[in-house]
Amino acid sequence: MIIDGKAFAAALRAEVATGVALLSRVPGLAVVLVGSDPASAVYVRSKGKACREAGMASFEHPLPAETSQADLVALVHQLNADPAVDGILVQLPLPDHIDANAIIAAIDPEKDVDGFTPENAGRLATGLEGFVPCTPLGAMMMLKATRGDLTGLEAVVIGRSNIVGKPMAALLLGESCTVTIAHSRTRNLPAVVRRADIVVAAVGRPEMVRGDWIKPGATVIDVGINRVDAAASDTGAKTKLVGDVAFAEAEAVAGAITPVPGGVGPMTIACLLKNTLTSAQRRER
Ligand SMILES: NC(=O)C1=CN([C@@H]2O[C@H](COP(=O)(O)OP(=O)(O)OC[C@H]3O[C@@H](n4cnc5c(N)ncnc54)[C@H](OP(=O)(O)O)[C@@H]3O)[C@@H](O)[C@H]2O)C=CC1
Ligand SMILES: Nc1nc(=O)c2c([nH]1)NC[C@@H]1CN(c3ccc(C(=O)N[C@@H](CCC(=O)O)C(=O)O)cc3)C=[N+]21
Repeated sequence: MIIDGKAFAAALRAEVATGVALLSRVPGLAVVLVGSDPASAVYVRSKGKACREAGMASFEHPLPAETSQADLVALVHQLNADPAVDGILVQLPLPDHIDANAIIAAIDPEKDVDGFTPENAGRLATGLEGFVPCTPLGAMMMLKATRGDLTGLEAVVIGRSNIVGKPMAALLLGESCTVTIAHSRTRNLPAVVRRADIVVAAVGRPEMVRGDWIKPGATVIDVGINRVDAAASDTGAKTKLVGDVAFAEAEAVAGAITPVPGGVGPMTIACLLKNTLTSAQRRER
């Protein structure tokens, strides 16, 4: 079974649009992009479009790659104070001369719709309400819709980043899974993955997870977005997107699997809108 992330995302976006229509004002999402990475620019544009379609305002702040850390912090402070802004997203990665942790820490936790601030990460880790990072949140929604109660299942998360792996593991633990976090120093990764009822791959290595690593019937969530040379593809495009999982091999063994594209990515954007709506709703009263 292929998990249709586009369909899940469309349903969530419709739900968000309904919530937006009930508010007394238009919610706003500010997106800050430093530098001109073409892939990031595409992603920022699709977020802007999704915002407008949900009835939200999108404030885009494209800044030159040479922007200083102090200027970026000043912009974040300005957005923190702006009553029209309910959500602030600073697109990562940032250029090397900027300390991403310093920028993230400057974001008001109540506008941190990415869920990246230490306040929101701590809230997730301790089971308090807060903003949950969009990619793990969307992945968890699809997992629950596919498998129902996750209690007692063996979950293996490959990757330990603050934006995907760690929050994903925290959410799975919250659903009473037995959670293993694997990373580049993990020994015998295929054997670790073979134990899993749920595999979440968030590595950034094209098609690293092979079909024979997957336990028959397991649910596979492929977070990876890798742009690879498409010389061998039949579409005529120069590059194509592949995940961290060898899809055709894994699909033959898995009970359910998310495709790339059309899996976790669209749900990430829908969850960003959902978090922005939640922020606006909290601000309403
Ligand atoms: N669909 C979506 O919405 C999103 C997709 N992504 C995609 O997800 C992927 C992961 O993103 P992100 O978490 O930011 O990436 P990071 O580069 O921050 O983290 C990658 C993780 O993978 C681990 N890793 C690297 N190589 C191996 C290996 N050979 N075996 C096992 N583990 C390994 C690293 O281990 P170590 O810590 O030891 O270095 C690290 O923990 C990327 O492809 C990214 O593009 C990201 C965000 C959103
Ligand atoms: N502060 C911050 N927050 C993020 O959430 C964040 C970030 N920085 N930096 C980059 C990563 C990556 N990311 C994606 C989201 C959606 C798709 C997505 O919608 N992908 C489509 C395909 C898009 C295409 O064709 O290029 C899909 O998978 O179907 C991809 C990648 C969010 N990220």
